[in-house]
Amino acid sequence: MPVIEVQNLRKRYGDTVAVRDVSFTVERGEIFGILGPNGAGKTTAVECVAGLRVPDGGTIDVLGREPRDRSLRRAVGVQLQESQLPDKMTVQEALQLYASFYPDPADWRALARELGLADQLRTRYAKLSGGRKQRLSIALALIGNPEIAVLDELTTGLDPQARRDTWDLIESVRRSGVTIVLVTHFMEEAERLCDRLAVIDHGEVVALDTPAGLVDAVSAEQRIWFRPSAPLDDALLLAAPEVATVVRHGQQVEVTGSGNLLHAVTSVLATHRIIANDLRIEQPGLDEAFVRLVGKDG
Ligand SMILES: Nc1ncnc2c1ncn2[C@@H]1O[C@H](COP(=O)(O)OP(=O)(O)OP(=O)(O)O)[C@@H](O)[C@H]1O
Repeated sequence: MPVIEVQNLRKRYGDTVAVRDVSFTVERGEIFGILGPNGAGKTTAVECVAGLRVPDGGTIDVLGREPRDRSLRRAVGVQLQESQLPDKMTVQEALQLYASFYPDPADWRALARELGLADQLRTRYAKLSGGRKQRLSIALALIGNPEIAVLDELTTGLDPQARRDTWDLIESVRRSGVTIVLVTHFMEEAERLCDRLAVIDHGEVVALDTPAGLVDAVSAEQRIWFRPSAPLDDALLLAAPEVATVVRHGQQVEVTGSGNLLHAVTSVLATHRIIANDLRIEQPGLDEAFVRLVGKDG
């Protein structure tokens, strides 16, 4: 039973169509990723889901209700891009203020401990590191004990260690039963955290699958590089049904194809007593899948 169902969502700002046609469902307890290049419409789509913007078309159902239903204010916690708090507000004041918005908030002291903010309670917002600011904004998204947390560009601007710490944190939030919608443009983050992903480009969903499924869908084409130990006629390689193209880069040969391409190429070489020096195989990852799905400008 999905907790979020979005169908044919449409949203424009004046002449700009931010979301053209977006549909997806999010199942309870999963981490659902929304991935896409800048300006693809990700933030607009999740703001509609969070009830912060009114769509121009399509339907959104969150826990069986319309996103702007007041009863969802507590059920959906939102951490939006660049959430800014007053510079002078301390961590404790922010947590207490946000807790006061909810009838039955989480214990803010416990939340601060879980998020590694316990020793920063008196620190003013302006003095927090980027990583601590992110932790605080996640804490504020979770303070109402939500069933669903919407996290937008959670780790943008963080150093690699702070990013990894944040990922661990998100996994522990998920283990506590919260469903997470995560907007990101980091491939590694999507691959590591998300159960399923919608790839959005120009306001439309161009793919929706598990990270591994997305990679499989585009990895039919493989690529092998090597330097032959003796002259090699391209036609010998092209005769193998697995081989699609052969391109020369100086002494390097680049072969693309599908199926058991490596076996096909090494068989041809063995037959002609040629050794493949510096053999490399390129396996497309999510990065490559993303580029192919959204085009080179992604
Ligand atoms: N408040 C607004 N008024 C006018 N245009 C907007 C507004 N917010 C977003 N847009 C435009 O709508 C399109 C989609 O923006 P959106 O922020 O939803 O994309 P995004 O995928 O979240 O991008 P990013 O990764 O850069 O945050 C962009 O062309 C953007 O310039």
